[in-house]
Amino acid sequence: MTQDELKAAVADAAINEITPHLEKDTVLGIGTGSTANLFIDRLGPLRDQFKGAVASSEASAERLQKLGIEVFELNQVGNVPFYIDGADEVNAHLHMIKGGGAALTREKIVAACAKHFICIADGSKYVAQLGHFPLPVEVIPMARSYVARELVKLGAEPVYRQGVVTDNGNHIIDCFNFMIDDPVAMEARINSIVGVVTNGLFAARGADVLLLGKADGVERTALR
Ligand SMILES: O=C(CO)[C@H](O)[C@H](O)COP(=O)(O)O
Repeated sequence: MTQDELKAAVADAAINEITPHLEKDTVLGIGTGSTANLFIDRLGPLRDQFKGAVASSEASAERLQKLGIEVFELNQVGNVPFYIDGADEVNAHLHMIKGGGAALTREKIVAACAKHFICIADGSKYVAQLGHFPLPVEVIPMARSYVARELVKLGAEPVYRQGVVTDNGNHIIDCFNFMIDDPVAMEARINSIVGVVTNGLFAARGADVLLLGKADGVERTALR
């Protein structure tokens, strides 16, 4: 199976996971990226079975609206029962690196408001140790050089993601060659640097369910 076919399989599996729980007042939290897009596309035909969605990016909001799904501001909604999103890396504890699509801050906010975080990923995203994928850090633009120097002190090789401005008007630094031994501690440590908005480690609040696309089918892991 191709990577795209594996992504489609986990998008299907996520639809099967949430469909029994959809009610007229359900608002879903929706992530960002190519796997999340496949999930959004499958939600379109179900739009009459739930109320709408909160999106973690302008791109996802636009895609949802094009399918006739109402998009709400998170502040209007409060909590969401499910947040469904992809990942750049995920480990056995369902800690993740996210933010390859630069949407990490809004993703983390919507995830924080979700009762269940369902991670959908093709098998290539599963790793024993996080850090093969460069860890994204969203920074206030004027703090970019300072934050980069602090990241060097932590052992990272920071690279400014040229030309990328997040939906929040900020910049992204990617940390290369930065293997992470303790994702919970490192998430908090990087977030303590002045000028950091957040970083792409989703460890303090990892996923609750992982749907991992493999050649022999979708493997489901549930921690909670
Ligand atoms: O965190 C993300 C965007 O900020 C995505 O979830 C992550 O990059 C995975 O993307 P894809 O599904 O395209 O592989």
